[in-house]
Amino acid sequence: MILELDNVELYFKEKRILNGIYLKAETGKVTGILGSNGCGKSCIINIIFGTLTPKYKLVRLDSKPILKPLYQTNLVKFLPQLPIAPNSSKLKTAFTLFQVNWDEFTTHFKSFVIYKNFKFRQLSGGERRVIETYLVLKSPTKIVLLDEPFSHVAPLYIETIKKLIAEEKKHKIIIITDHLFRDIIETSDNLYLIKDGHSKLITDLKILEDYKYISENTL
Ligand SMILES: Nc1ncnc2c1ncn2[C@@H]1O[C@H](COP(=O)(O)OP(=O)(O)OP(=O)(O)O)[C@@H](O)[C@H]1O
Repeated sequence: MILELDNVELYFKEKRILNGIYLKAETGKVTGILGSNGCGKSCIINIIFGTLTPKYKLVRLDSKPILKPLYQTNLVKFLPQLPIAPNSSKLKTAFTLFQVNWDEFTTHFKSFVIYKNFKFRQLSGGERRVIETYLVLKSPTKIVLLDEPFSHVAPLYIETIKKLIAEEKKHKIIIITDHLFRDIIETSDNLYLIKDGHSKLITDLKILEDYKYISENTL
């Protein structure tokens, strides 16, 4: 499956945030989005999901325009920046809702085994992020949107999540953004930089320096 986002024009009042966005993501590949604070990465993901309506946009699946919001289909799962599970809900309930297996989860994250009967409010911010990322990533769906999955997450858990992403991408479209750019570069098959409202396909990592996303010799 191929997902394309094209012809995006997004304004908030008079302020133009995005114009001239083209992004292509496909099954079997991870598509990474990089860019500075406020450049519009979360807006792009919300536009794809359908929870943000810009002035113009075109979403295509396998070349066919999709007119209804993707969240109204059963094709997509989205990890936003904010927590997705209510504080009072039980982890067990969330695993059931997302059709994800708890025992398999604890084989990847062994220290979480004690949390089986916990509620989300009993977890740390990072633990919660790990679980919510896992739920979205592993849920049976064709498209996964991950907005800053690594935020508040410890390095070893990030490594595990990256391995899981590499596994899941075999049968999913995965679109990911995060400020941990080295992890995004390593994880992604295709990379876009968002700058001045435009998307730029990164064919050479040097472009990230040329466009002043990172300073020279950072990589
Ligand atoms: N509801 C809103 N009303 C007005 N402006 C908004 C709204 N949502 C986002 N913006 C503006 O749109 C721009 C892009 O926001 P967005 O959240 O997509 O940035 P981002 O690239 O994800 O940033 P960060 O990396 O800091 O999370 C920002 O300048 C932000 O202030």
